[in-house]
Amino acid sequence: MLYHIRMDVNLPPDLDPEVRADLLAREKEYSQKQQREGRWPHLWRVAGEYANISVVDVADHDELHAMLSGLPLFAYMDIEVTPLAGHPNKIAD
Ligand SMILES: O=C(O)CC1=CCC(=O)O1
Repeated sequence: MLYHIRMDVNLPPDLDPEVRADLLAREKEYSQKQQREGRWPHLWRVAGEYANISVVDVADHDELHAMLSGLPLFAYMDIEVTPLAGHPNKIAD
């Protein structure tokens, strides 16, 4: 199943720099593993914002929740999920 996801990152400005650097390094490692394994085919920065637009490809809502809640930045993000269904007018790939 495909999901369109928007993640807005809200790191506290006074967060300890070492904690911040560790979080960001672990976020990168985690998301790149998901990408390499085919679950995260699109990851885009929203221009001018500390936010991303993603498309993820997972089996179901439970796998989606496990994937999102495993993000090291999960506690610091507002996440909006839109499930995607096939469009009848889409031409075949
Ligand atoms: O958009 C961000 O910086 C947060 C994030 C989610 C996955 C990732 O690699 O970074």
